Amino acid sequence: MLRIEGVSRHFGGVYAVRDVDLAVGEGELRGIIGPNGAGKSTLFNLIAGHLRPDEGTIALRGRPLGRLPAHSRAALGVAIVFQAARVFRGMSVRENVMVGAHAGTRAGFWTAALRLPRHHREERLIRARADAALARVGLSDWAGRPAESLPLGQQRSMQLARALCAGLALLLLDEPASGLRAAEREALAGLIAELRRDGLTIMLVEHDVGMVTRLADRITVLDLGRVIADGTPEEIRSDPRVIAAYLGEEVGT
Ligand SMILES: Nc1ncnc2c1ncn2[C@@H]1O[C@H](COP(=O)(O)OP(=O)(O)OP(=O)(O)O)[C@@H](O)[C@H]1O
Repeated sequence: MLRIEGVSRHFGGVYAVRDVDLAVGEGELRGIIGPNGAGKSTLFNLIAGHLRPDEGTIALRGRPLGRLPAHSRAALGVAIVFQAARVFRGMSVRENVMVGAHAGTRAGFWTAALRLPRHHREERLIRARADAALARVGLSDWAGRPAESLPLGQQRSMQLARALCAGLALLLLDEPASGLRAAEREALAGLIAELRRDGLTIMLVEHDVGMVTRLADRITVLDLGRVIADGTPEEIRSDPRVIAAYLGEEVGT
């Protein structure tokens, strides 16, 4: 599904991502972990097209993404969810989810937001897709309510529904559990696991390492921009380099 080869990106003299190779299979849930500043967000931004690599290539289903801008990658089904955690206030939950689909249609987001005439042709179809997505994440009862009235946990579910409505093939989840209480985390983790079972390919960056360990098929560990380990959750848990990186010790032999 996704193949990253030799990708580097620096800011001034600091490499945020350095010579990263990474391959994510179709339907896989890949966890990405690493200490603060390891390069996780930069990696997501490179995949989504918000940043350009200095070196290396990123290919989706065999197609090199090259210099494609972020909105074109979103139309191909790649996007970061949660990074901005945007909730459009003054719009219903359903409308917030429909925005996801509009981003991928010809009419586009602004036509939808401004409710221009050509938008109406697509409206019914997208509304049905939004309702299906809301049902999928358990938010049907909230569809008509103002989005800002949703509790935080449900707002995160709404973000997932937006991604489902947009028909994303590769979901980049950037710290989806941040700020959530334990019960909300559990619910979100359950939902992410279900989406993976449905066949979505997911990359999950999360500081809650326990959550990543439980959900991921494989985990890639970044430290100072480099991949220091890549393996199953069991392999990662017992990897001395990972333990060292997390304890802030020298990454040694
Ligand atoms: N736009 C930028 N300009 C300058 N330096 C940047 C920029 N973005 C990231 N960096 C630097 O690149 C490195 C990696 O940052 P990045 O945000 O990707 O790490 P991260 O693993 O996502 O960290 P965190 O877990 O704290 O979110 C850091 O040293 C950071 O200061």
